[in-house]
Amino acid sequence: MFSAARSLTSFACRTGINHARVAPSVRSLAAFQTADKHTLVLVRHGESTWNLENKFTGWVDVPLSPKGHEEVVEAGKLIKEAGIVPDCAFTSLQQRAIRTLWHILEQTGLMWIPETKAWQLNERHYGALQGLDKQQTVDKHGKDQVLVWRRSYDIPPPTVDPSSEHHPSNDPRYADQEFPTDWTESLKTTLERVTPYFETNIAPQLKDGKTVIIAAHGNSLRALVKHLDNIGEDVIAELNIPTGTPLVYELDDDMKPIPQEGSFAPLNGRYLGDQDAIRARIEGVKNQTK
Ligand SMILES: O=C(O)[C@@H](CO)OP(=O)(O)O
Repeated sequence: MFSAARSLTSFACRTGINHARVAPSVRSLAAFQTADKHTLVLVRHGESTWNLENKFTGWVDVPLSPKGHEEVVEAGKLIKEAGIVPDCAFTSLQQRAIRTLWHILEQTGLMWIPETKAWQLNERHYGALQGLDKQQTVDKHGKDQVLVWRRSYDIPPPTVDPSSEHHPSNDPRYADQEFPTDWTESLKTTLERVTPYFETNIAPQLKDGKTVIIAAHGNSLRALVKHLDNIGEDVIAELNIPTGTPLVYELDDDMKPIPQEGSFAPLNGRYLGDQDAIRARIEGVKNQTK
């Protein structure tokens, strides 16, 4: 199997200033009242060029579309308006998530905070489907089969050929990892790399009083919220995460979400922004394979 050695550790995060522990004179009363809460902001990247073209993306490193850039600039403004000040940031090795994080940090005036990039936060690898048109794949294999590949919990898409440019062993950014020749990922196997990464590298920062932002992907975040909100396998199949929309969690000391007003069941986090527009974005993700 593969090793987890590639992740840059969260050492950098530990060197960041802890906003939760700054002098009382600069802290608001509200901050004191919520001192036992740990704030975690999740953001799926903005619309990518392949979201726009409706292609299976996975680990293909496509950029944000013009609309995607706009979405995440707006996400940064929303985070700033909400008064949320991340102390450290995590993202994947994929430019659509990295660029999303950078836009948000720029908008919030926090480009200086420590950021950690880890392949474990990458999108779910889509196996042999990467690069294919989603609607053409429905036309060829049927809607039900494609839905199984997209949203079933533990049935992965067909494996990618080891000689393909889409196999991670042919991508220099994964040079110090080992991946099986028959590589593909289901949501289950994605969760099996996202969750240990969260527990080992991110949860300690939260427990240390840091506010953390994670800019990642539709399925790596579905895996993470399944874990945080303890969502069942059948329910997670129905859950879609919109692009470029901050999802704010307040966690207790055991990293269990504290229910918030305005959260979208089955999530206990709340999305920032126009709630109707967010619903429309969620429907848009769902309807990529009608
Ligand atoms: O193509 C992908 O990698 C993902 C996210 O865009 O798509 P889906 O919504 O089908 O999981």
